[in-house]
Amino acid sequence: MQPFHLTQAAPHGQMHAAPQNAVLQVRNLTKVYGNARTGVQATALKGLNLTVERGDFVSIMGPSGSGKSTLLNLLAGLDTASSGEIWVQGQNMASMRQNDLALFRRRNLGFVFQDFNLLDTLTLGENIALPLSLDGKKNQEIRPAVLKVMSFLGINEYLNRYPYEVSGGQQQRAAVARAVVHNPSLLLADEPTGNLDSASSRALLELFQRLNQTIGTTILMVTHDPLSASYSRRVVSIKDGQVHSELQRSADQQAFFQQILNLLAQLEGSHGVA
Ligand SMILES: Nc1ncnc2c1ncn2[C@@H]1O[C@H](COP(=O)(O)OP(=O)(O)OP(=O)(O)O)[C@@H](O)[C@H]1O
Repeated sequence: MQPFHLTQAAPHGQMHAAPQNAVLQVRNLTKVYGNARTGVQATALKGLNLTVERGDFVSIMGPSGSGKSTLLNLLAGLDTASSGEIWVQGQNMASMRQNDLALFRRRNLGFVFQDFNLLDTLTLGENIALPLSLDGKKNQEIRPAVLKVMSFLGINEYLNRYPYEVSGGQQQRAAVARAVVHNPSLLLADEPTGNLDSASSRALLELFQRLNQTIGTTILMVTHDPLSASYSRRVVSIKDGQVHSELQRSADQQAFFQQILNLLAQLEGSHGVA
């Protein structure tokens, strides 16, 4: 299976020294939230370092309040870091101009959220076409790309349905289709199974695995759920705003699941995993 993209997004601007295979490098990332009225500060990330290689499928886990959402928000550009660096495809995000950054993110990142975030006034096909339309692609290029990704994800029969006319699992598949239709360098997923029943969750995670193994999509997923994490190749646990430990999947999924449970039990020692 070939990637869905029409043309591979070329990195903009200058290339810098980052490992050849690193899609994402997070260096010494710190985020301090401040409340101007009360003067209270909360340090959510404390010099976090993380590298994600091309073709990896990484789960980020950790206790409630450990900084997972903060990390994802910074990667997605929804918030800015207090200090530290985020490099995507060898580009330092902090050194890019606002307009270039928005374009770079749109081309290089794909997002899947817990609550799907589809536009209700657009059909599934139109939702999935959005990243390509925004990028100025022509209709005759967009349609085959949309159909290809929808068929890969098993939702092509819902092309002309609106989000409220399909199930939650089908909506989430459409959200995944929209996130990968432009063949992003990195797919970011925030609790993607959080609103799905267990059968739809399994189906979605199997899709993630298939995207990762067949097309080589690099995935970074935040999850509380050890079973979801057992579908990935690597688990990185975060505690108190820093990387606590890592597990690499070497054996079968069941054994990995058990390793993840053990890791969470260890983490729970002081905080309790949400
Ligand atoms: N806007 C904010 N203002 C102040 N403090 C915040 C803000 N957002 C998060 N925090 C604090 O930063 C820390 C990390 O929060 P974050 O939401 O990143 O954790 P999390 O690991 O995603 O938690 P959960 O699993 O419960 O979603 C917490 O102590 C939290 O209270």
